Order: sequence, then C-alpha cells, then structure tokens
Amino acid sequence: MTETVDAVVVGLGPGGETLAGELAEAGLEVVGVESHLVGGECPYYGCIPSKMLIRAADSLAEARRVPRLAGTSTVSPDFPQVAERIRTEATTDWDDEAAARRFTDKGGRLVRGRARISGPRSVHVDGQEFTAKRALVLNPGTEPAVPPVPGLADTPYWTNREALRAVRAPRSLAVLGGGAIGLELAQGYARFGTEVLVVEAAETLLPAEEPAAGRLLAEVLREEGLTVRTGASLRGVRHQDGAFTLELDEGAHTVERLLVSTGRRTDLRALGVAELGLDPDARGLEPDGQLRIAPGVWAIGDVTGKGAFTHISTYQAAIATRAILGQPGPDAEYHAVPRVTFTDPEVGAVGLTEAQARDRGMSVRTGMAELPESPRGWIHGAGNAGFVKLVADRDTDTLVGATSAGPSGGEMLSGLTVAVHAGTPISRLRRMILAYPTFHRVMETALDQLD
Ligand SMILES: Cc1cc2nc3c(=O)[nH]c(=O)nc-3n(C[C@H](O)[C@H](O)[C@H](O)COP(=O)(O)OP(=O)(O)OC[C@H]3O[C@@H](n4cnc5c(N)ncnc54)[C@H](O)[C@@H]3O)c2cc1C
Ligand SMILES: NC(=O)c1ccc[n+]([C@@H]2O[C@H](COP(=O)([O-])OP(=O)(O)OC[C@H]3O[C@@H](n4cnc5c(N)ncnc54)[C@H](O)[C@@H]3O)[C@@H](O)[C@H]2O)c1
Repeated sequence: MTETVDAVVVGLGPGGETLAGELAEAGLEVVGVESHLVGGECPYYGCIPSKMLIRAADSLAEARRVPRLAGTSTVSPDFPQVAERIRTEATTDWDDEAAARRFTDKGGRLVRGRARISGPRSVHVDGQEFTAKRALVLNPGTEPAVPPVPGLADTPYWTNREALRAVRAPRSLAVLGGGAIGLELAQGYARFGTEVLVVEAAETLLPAEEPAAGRLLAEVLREEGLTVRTGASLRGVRHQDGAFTLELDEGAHTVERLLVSTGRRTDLRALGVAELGLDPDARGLEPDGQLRIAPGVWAIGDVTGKGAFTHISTYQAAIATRAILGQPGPDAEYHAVPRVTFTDPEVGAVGLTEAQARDRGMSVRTGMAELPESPRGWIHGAGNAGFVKLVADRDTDTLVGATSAGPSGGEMLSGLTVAVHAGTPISRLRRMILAYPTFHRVMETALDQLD
C-alpha cells in the first residue's frame, strides 16, 4: 500500500532541508526522509564544527605571532574547550531536534529511515512506500571514499565525523589525503599541539586548485612543524596496541590516530537509481539545468558533482524548488563556482584554474601578485603569506578564474567572484578603484601582470 503525497525529498542535507521546507510552506504535502540528522553533514560533521575548530586554532596561531609583532605571549592550547563548544553550540550534542522542528513547523512531514527508490516517483522506507505526485527529490549527499589500502579497512581510522567529535587532541595524527578536509583538520589539530603527518598522493597539496596554492600550503604547514609528503603512497596499515603503523615509501611511521580524507562517494546502487533507468555504478547524478534527472525527479547537492559545497546544494535547491512549483526561471550556471579552503592562509578560488582553462582550448593569459609585496601584506607582517592569481580568456577579454590565497583569502574572493560571474571586461576592471590599503587591492597588481 503506497501513500501518495505531492513531494518526497530523500536526504535532508542543506539543500534538501531548504527545498522540502519551502515546498511545504508553499502548501504542498511534503515527506522528507532522513536516515541520520536533519541538516546533513555540514552542521554536524562538516562546515560548521570544522570552522569552529579552525577559528580556535587560528586564535592560537595569532597569539603565537605576538612576539613578532607586539610583545610576548604564552599560549596554552586546551582542545577540550573547543570540543565542548562544538558539542554544545554547533551541534547540540549531535541532536537534530531543532532542525526537525524547523521543517515540521513549516508543515513538512519527517520520516526517519533510509529510503530506496522503488518506482519512477516512489520510495520504500522501512516497509512504508511513498509516491510523489509532483516531485521526487534526491539529496543523498556523500560519505567518505576509503581507498583500498591493505589493512586499512580493519583499523579504527577516523573520518571527518570522528575527527570532529573528538574530545581531546591526539599526540600524533596521520592525515591521508591533502585536500580540503585533510588540510583544514591537519592544521587545526597541529595548532593544538598534535604532531601531524600529511600523506598526499598527488604532486601538490589541494591538487584540484592552482599548483601555486598547494605549494604555498606545503611551505606554510612545514614551517608550522607538520610533516608533508606529496606524491606519496600508503602501502599498508596496521593497528596494534592503540597505534597505527603506516607503511610509506620511505619506511614505517607510527601514529596515535589516522584520518582518512581521500574524497567522497555516493552509493547510487543502494539508493536504487536503477529503478529510474540510471547507471547505479556512475559517480553521481547528472541533472539538466533545472536539476531534473528524470520526469518528475530532481537531484541536488554533492551527488550532482557540480562542487561538493553547501552553497552549491542550496543554490540548486532554490532552482529545483522553483521548477517544482512550476515557476519559470534560468538554468543553473557553474562557470563561477566559488570555494574556500579555510586553512591559514585561506585559499579562495572561483571558476577555472589555468590548467582547466588550457584544457578547454582557451587562449589563456595569467597574472600573479604576491601578497607580502603589497602594502597591506607588508604591514600585516607575520602570517602574510598569499597571492592572487588571475586566469583570463584572451578572446573574450574576461576573467574565467581566480585564486586568492592569504589571511583573508576567502573574503578577498568576493570581488573576483563578481568579476568572473558577470564576465566583466578586463579593461573595465582595470578602471575600478580599490580601497587602500586592503588585501584585495592586490588584484590591481595581478591585473597589471596579465601577460
Ligand atoms: C569536514 C567537512 C568540512 C566541510 N566544510 C565545508 C565548508 O566550509 N563550506 C562548504 O560549502 N562545504 C563544506 N563541506 C561540504 C558540505 O558539508 C556539503 O557540500 C554539504 O553538506 C552539502 O551536501 P548535500 O546537501 O549534498 O548533502 P549532505 O549534507 O551530505 O546530506 C545528505 C543527507 O542525506 C541523508 N541520506 C543519504 N541517503 C539517504 C537515504 N537513502 N535515505 C534517507 N536519507 C539519506 C544523509 O543522512 C544526510 O543527512 C564540508 C564537508 C566536510 C565533510
Ligand atoms: N572549505 C570547504 O568548502 C570544504 C572543506 C572540506 C570539504 N569540502 C568539500 O568536501 C569534499 C571532500 O573533501 P576531501 O578532502 O575528502 O576530498 P578532496 O577530493 O578535496 O581531497 C582528497 C585528496 O585525497 C587525495 N587522495 C586520494 N586518494 C589518496 C590516497 N590513496 N593516498 C593519499 N592521498 C589520496 C587526493 O589526491 C586529494 O588531494 C571537497 O572536495 C569539498 O568539495 C569543502
């Protein structure tokens, strides 16, 4: 016996929760199915607790810079203090009651359990079946992709979840994967006194971004005392007597904890996408401009492969909500996707890297300016590492990508995002007045450097 409603939303991550709530507020009968916590990865194990840890760790780093700028300082890190702030303020002890109420107060019906697609617009949840008259929306998010390293599966390794629920900082930590999750947490823990080793398979850290960003982070992290191995492979892992032994190219390395942060995956087979005629072995779901993947079926969030970021999930949710409500509107655009890795220096980036632009056959010009050489960077002194790199398309005379690394790299990104998003001609950008002495003023130098 199936229950028929207007819309069924599978997974209440940032996008799914927003969309489900808005459809309910618009008067639709909405069932939201969530197998874990309403709100998804971001508020409980992702963006928010990790940034809370980083905020605390950055305050320690700033205090350690006092001797180079202002006098003397004594820093005594207390990890339990930030762990408690994450538990009580960020996650309310990993309890989603408030988020669940936020949805049900809008008129939505929350069904707890794991959904599996059972028909063109139907799902099974623990013996119940729901069929959507108007829309089935898939927002299943991702889970850690764990590489097939011999021995790894049998060890009590950490993923982002355990790393952000920890109540004390381990003495030593190996981080497998030097991408966004790995680097943010590696630096965060190191600043609390953990001895950290980062093992990255690619030749540079943060390999999806400009190589200059990865090189800069490797340099800064090494200066802070972390050990960084790039182009490295983990051949095997053992766990014995409370310690992990890692077999690396250069020999064995023993640590108290191991964090696996080597990317993410979605189990489309378990979700049952074959019922929709889609490939269950695909890496993700490929929606059209209105986020549709089949008649009456939408997909939003990390599973669409357009950038695993909360702002992409909620951006897509807004477009899909409108489409489901039958309101016309523009297709999703991805030429100016911004992202920020919240290391110190922060690495902000938007649009294409130089390599991506060249791969697309563009006639590329680049401009680069170093932050320490700018007035504000020089004034800032300790902790001023960073740069702005611009990637321009010679044919259209517009920026197609930019990277802003520095103490406020994420904030510096906003002007660059506007430029790439709007396709502002470079000749027009060159006539812009930028406040003195800001970090973002370095954009002017980078524009002058466009070869
Ligand atoms: C450590 C970390 C830090 C991050 N930091 C940032 C950041 O600073 N900024 C940023 O923009 N992004 C960040 N992200 C990424 C961000 O968390 C995700 O992009 C964001 O959560 C959006 O994901 P989503 O909407 O696709 O789904 P998710 O948040 O993954 O939620 C999906 C939900 O679906 C549920 N679900 C899955 N399958 C089913 C099913 N079959 N039935 C019922 N329920 C199901 C899950 O339980 C989950 O609650 C970070 C991620 C991590 C791990
Ligand atoms: N600040 C943010 O916005 C933020 C923060 C954290 C995560 N995220 C999102 O979550 C996604 C997932 O993060 P992630 O860091 O897990 O993935 P990622 O893809 O960003 O990085 C994974 C890294 O692991 C490396 N790797 C893969 N297999 C390896 C192996 N066997 N040995 C050593 N290295 C290996 C990859 O080369 C890559 O550098 C990110 O891509 C991002 O979209 C965003």
